[in-house]
Amino acid sequence: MKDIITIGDAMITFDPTTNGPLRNVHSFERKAGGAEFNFAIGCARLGLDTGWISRLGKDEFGKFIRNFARGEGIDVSAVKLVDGYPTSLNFKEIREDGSGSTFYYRADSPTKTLTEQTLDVDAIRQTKILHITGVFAAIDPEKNLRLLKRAVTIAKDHGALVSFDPNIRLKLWGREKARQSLSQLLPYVDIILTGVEEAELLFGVSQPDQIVAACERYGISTVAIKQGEKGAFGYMGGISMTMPPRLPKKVVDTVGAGDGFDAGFIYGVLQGWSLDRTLNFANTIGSMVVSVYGDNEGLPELDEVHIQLGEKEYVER
Ligand SMILES: O=C(O)C(=O)C[C@H](O)[C@H](O)COP(=O)(O)O
Repeated sequence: MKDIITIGDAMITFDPTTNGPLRNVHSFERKAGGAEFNFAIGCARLGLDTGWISRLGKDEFGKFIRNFARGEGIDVSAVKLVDGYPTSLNFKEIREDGSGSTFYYRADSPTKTLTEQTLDVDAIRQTKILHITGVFAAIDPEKNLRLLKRAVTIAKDHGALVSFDPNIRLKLWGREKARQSLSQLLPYVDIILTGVEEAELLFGVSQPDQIVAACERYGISTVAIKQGEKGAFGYMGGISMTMPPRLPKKVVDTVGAGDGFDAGFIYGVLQGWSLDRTLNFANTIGSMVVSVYGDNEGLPELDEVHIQLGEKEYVER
């Protein structure tokens, strides 16, 4: 039995070596990224037994990403390399304040070959939590919505919880399409990990208590609202609270903080922690991610989070 399984595309991410508009950037570092992939790395580094279902191109970039995931300890037995679809790409632009913009080259993602029929269902039958996000839904809305519905149905039939990050990427689809599609997944969701704007798009409300009420109408019992530098709001077991942020030492690249938060929150849920401990742990991971360049390089191992929280001593030499 795995702790967590996630389904999604991964991309070669080209990180600029200088900040500012991409038209003036001349060199890039080749890395790997993708919302569900980053999340899986975050979970694996915390020590969770993590699986990832995906398709990558049968090319050098696909092999690199699969090896990377395997090296992180992620179970890649449901990651297949396919002919005819080059591995997806993503170029990042980073502004002076650490915020960024993303330019996708993934219209023909290898995950187009992952269908309801070819879905690796055995993996989903043996997990405590299935984690899905709106990025994968957006890549191929009709097909992937059907696939995700099948995945969540199997997960629930086998007693797993479903966690969901709407991760709405407006460069991939429009607001109305996103709302219509993702709303169909909400009745299957147990844990939602969302930003305020995403919740507003899905539910038409923006105050935490209104969002919780909207979620409860769908049967979603655990809610985390990521509020960036304002911290996070959480609702679990009938208790709600806002957890102030853990301030990062410095902010160099904000991309990936949400994926890191998700991994930390799910870790807390799996440990049976209280809401305040879970939120504080997840916030801490978010703050560690933004202090390091790259989408997943800053994702910490478990000991590093405990050191950051002052729960463990750091021995320099
Ligand atoms: O897969 C995609 O389309 C992505 O956008 C990959 C992004 O690197 C992460 O999903 C970062 O998302 P945050 O953690 O919210 O900053």
